[in-house]
Amino acid sequence: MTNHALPSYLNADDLGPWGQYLKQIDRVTPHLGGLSRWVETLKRPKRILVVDVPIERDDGTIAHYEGYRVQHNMSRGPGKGGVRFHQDVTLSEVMALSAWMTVKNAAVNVPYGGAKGGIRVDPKTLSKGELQRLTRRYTSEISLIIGPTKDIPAPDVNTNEQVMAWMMDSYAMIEGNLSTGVVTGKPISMGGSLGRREATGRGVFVTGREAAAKRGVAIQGARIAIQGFGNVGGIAANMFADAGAKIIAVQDHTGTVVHQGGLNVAELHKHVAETGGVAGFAGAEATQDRDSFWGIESDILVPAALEQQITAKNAGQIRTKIILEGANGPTTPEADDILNEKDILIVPDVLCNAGGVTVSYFEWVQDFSSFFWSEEEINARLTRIMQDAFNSVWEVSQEKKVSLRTATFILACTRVLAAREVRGLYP
Ligand SMILES: NC(=O)C1=CN([C@@H]2O[C@H](COP(=O)(O)OP(=O)(O)OC[C@H]3O[C@@H](n4cnc5c(N)ncnc54)[C@H](O)[C@@H]3O)[C@@H](O)[C@H]2O)C=CC1
Ligand SMILES: O=C(O)CCC(=O)C(=O)O
Repeated sequence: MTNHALPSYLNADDLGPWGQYLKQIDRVTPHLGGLSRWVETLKRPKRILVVDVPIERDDGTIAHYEGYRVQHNMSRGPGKGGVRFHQDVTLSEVMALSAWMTVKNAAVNVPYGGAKGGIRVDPKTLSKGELQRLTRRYTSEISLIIGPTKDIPAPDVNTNEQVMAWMMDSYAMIEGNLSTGVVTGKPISMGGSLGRREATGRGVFVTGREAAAKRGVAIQGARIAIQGFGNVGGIAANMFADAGAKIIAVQDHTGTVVHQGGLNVAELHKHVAETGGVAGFAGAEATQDRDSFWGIESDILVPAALEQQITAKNAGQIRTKIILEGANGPTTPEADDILNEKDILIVPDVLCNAGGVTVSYFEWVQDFSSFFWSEEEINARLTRIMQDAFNSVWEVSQEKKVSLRTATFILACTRVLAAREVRGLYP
């Protein structure tokens, strides 16, 4: 008998991003055949760790931050997923992000379960020393459950190679030996992989190219609007611009800049590095307010910032042919319905942004074998995996007459639950 009760730590009236994920699971369940008897497994995380992270601030005061590591599912392998430092991080969000990792890792068939972590903090309010103390204390608190064969963190919003190096070093101090494979997204000088920094944006570009071919959209000259100009959005912008597309609009947390002839992406990167955001970029011909960004006509729209950006409120305004979800969870299920109704092709997050974790997998394999690959080899393998995953999802979507999101969930959840079934339940 299926038990639909929610875990007691959840507030049923305000499920946030976790509620968004649960609706996605409801949509895939009818397609899971006999494996649907296991579907409750996907509706509750395997393990949740909530930690207090105290640090001494530079002025001598003690500050406390709330941190999380959620291991959603480990049926197919150790947990894998990034760590986010952001002032709006919540448990519901980290649970959803960890569950999307389960689906994503299975979609591209890397041998991992899904996990994610975060700290509710605005890192821009911390000095470099404070950030290092916060990262090290957090690593120590979650060291109970992470490890190279248990759960392997990586970068996400507002974390980077430096943060990964501190995490690796803290874990090495605790364990008394250096296991570079405990985190991925590390500096190249310390067990990192060539191509990891660019991998998520490259995956967005590769799946975007496949989707464009299906829809008859030429990349050369295509008008592209991007929300988020960080690791994912910024690199995707470079790759589309290099392929001849025009980046006509970019929005980040500071503002929105527009140029119908195409923004100069290299100059925009320079401006962001100097000022912290796109606002005030001299190369823009216009600016837009936050909400009207969604109404800008484009051929391809790339949400690459945060979740729940495209909602029932703004989905009706969107005028594009293809949406590439660089961000995790940018589209609510209600917005999904509106966009599908408008025949906009959505390449879902759990497929579109899987390039990052794919090269994280390469990094982990390289760390274990202490044998490092060339960048050409990495990019070629990444491209092949992303193209194959896109084409498998496309076939399922055609065969079952479902969206690419539901098709990706069908492929991935079938893999996860088949592993669960064959492993069995008893210790
Ligand atoms: N870094 C990675 O390898 C991966 C990241 N992702 C997802 O991609 C998204 C972006 O991550 P990263 O690029 O790594 O983060 P990042 O920290 O490098 O950049 C985030 C970008 O989003 C913008 N942003 C933040 N709040 C915003 C708002 N309210 N409105 C508009 N823009 C806003 C920031 O200004 C910045 O440009 C997240 O959803 C993340 O989970 C997914 C897969 C892998
Ligand atoms: O590289 C990784 O391990 C995970 C990246 C991540 O957090 C994501 O895909 O959302």
